[in-house]
Formats: sequence, C-alpha cells, structure tokens
Amino acid sequence: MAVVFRTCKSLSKNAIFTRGISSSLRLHSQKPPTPPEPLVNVDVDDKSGVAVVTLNRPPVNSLNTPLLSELKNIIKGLEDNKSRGMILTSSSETVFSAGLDLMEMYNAPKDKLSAFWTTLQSTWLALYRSSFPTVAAINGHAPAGGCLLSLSCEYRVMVGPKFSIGLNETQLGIVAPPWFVICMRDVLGHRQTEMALTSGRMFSAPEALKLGLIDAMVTNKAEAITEAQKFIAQFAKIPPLARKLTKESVRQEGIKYMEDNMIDDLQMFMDLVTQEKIQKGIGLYLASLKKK
Ligand SMILES: CCCCCCCC/C=C\C=C\CC(=O)SCCNC(=O)CCNC(=O)[C@H](O)C(C)(C)COP(=O)(O)OP(=O)(O)OC[C@H]1O[C@@H](n2cnc3c(N)ncnc32)[C@H](O)[C@@H]1OP(=O)(O)O
Repeated sequence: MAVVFRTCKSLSKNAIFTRGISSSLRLHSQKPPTPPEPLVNVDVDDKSGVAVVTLNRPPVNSLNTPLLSELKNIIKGLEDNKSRGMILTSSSETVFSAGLDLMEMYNAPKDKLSAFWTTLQSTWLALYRSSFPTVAAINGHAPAGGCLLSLSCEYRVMVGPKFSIGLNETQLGIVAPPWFVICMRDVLGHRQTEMALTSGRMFSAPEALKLGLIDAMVTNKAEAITEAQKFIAQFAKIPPLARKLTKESVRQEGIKYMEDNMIDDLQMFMDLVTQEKIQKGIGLYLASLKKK
C-alpha cells in the first residue's frame, strides 16, 4: 500500500499545512514541532487506485466538526481524482467510531451546534452519493453515527465476533433523523429497521451478519481490508458513469431528502438538542461513559 504523494497533497489540506510550517520553522529553530496527526488518513494504492481512508481521532473516533470536515475534503478529493474506490476504517483496535461527538452537542453555543450539524449533513451526502465504490471495514464498535457511516457505504465487512453495531439513539433519549432511518431501511428493510430503531438495539457482529446489517464477518482488520478490496475489484470492468448513475438512482430517496430538507433537518436537530431535558440526558450519558 503506497501513499501517492500527489494525491495526498491535493486531498489533505492538513498535509500541505504541516509541510509548509515545518520546513519554514527549520530555518529558525533546532527542533521543529511535531506536526499534528491528521484526524483522517488516506492511503491510495498505486496499482488498484483504491483509497484506504482511516479515521484517526483517539480514543474512540467520535465525530466532531474538524474530523467530519476533513473526511468530506478527502471524499471530494477522491471524486476529483476519479478514485476507483474507498475503504473506510479506523486506526483504533477496538472502535470503528463511537458516533457523533457528544461534546459537540453538550452545552454548545448555537453557532457551533449549527456548524456541527451542517458539516455532518454535507459529509454524509458526499459519502452516500459518492460515485466510486465504498466499503466500511468495521474493525471495532460502531454505535450511532459510526453505524451511519457504515450504512452509507455500499458494503460492510466487520471484524467479529466481539464488536457491536447499531443505531442506539432511542436508548439515549434522542431520535435518529429521517436520513439515518433511510440508510438503515436501505439495508434492512422496513420491519427490521422499525424493530432495531425503536429499541435502539446494538447488534453483535454475528447478529448483524444474520440480519444483513453487515455483509461479511472476518477475524481481523487485514482480512477486512482484503474482503473490501475484493468487493471493489468486481467493478473494475463496469463503466464508471453507468455505475455512478445507477447508484444515484438507487439512493435517490436519501439524496433527495437531504437536498430538499437541509434547513428543516437542521432546525429539527437544533430544536431537539437544545431542549433542557435532552441536554440533561446527554450530560448524564457522558458522565456514565466517563465513570466506566
Ligand atoms: C424527528 C426528527 C428529529 C431530528 C432530531 C435529530 C437529533 C439527532 C441527534 C443526535 C444524533 C446522535 C447520533 C450519535 O451518534 S450520538 C453518539 C452515540 N454514541 C454512543 O452511544 C457511543 C458511546 N460510547 C461507547 O459506547 C463506548 O465509548 C465505546 C464506543 C463502546 C468504546 O468503549 P471504550 O473503548 O471502553 O471507551 P470508553 O467508553 O472508555 O470511552 C473513552 C473516552 O471517550 C469518550 N467517549 C466515548 N464515546 C463518546 C462520544 N460519542 N462522544 C464523546 N465522547 C465519547 C468517553 O467518555 C471516554 O472519555 P474519557 O477518556 O474522558 O473518560
């Protein structure tokens, strides 16, 4: 797996920024400061043109505005570079993503809350409608927003059996927005989605496989990446434009929902999340996570 520098340069603003800073600082000081780790890494394979995109925000890859923004820029960069495919995975050994960063929603000023949700909306749309094949290599727990990212890809390979996945929002006293529901329904169908979402149930990898929430279960990350590459390889001989238009057609409901309802969806989020009892609930949940 090789990092294509030209691609990375155009993909990660962070990469250009850190290179620029460190080379100029070297003139003035002995020890250049360590550049910050990117929140999302991207490695493009020279031969296949497939990108492995790795969420890298320890400890649990909770999705905050900067991470989502970086992910969106990477997806846009891959589009511009006519990527052959993208595999989304995590640098953590136990967590794919803990979902939305609850700190972004707790006692947050309205402008930050609004920026957070609109970044989530646009990042989701970029991933959901991406023209290239997408696979989630789910190498750890994937609750809520972590599950949403997985569902937005075309194929899911999960490391099992001990990790879990699901949309657990109702357990937290919050409501999965309609586009989360559409994503789940795309994959599970109406009845199983209703059962899963109303209970906020988290599924073990074997349960998820049985239900169809994931497509394959493997025992480690390397196997997950190999399976993901195999899925993407099957599109090598399919004309990309036909594939892209077909994907858009199949996913039209979700795409249209978001395009037509961005502002209303933001309003619903703001109205719900700023309620006192919801804030209290998020605070208690965060405290329970920290007490563990
Ligand atoms: C009708 C239409 C209405 C429309 C309205 C829309 C409203 C929708 C609003 C919100 C939607 C939200 C979706 C979400 O994604 S909410 C997030 C839900 N996530 C979770 O429930 C997962 C919580 N985390 C865990 O279960 C675990 O952390 C786990 C991922 C299993 C990993 O466990 P472990 O490895 O043991 O790690 P720790 O639990 O010890 O966590 C380490 C530290 O990370 C902090 N943490 C964990 N998760 C989050 C998070 N999501 N956000 C922020 N911080 C998180 C945790 O507190 C630990 O912190 P510290 O080290 O300081 O103790």
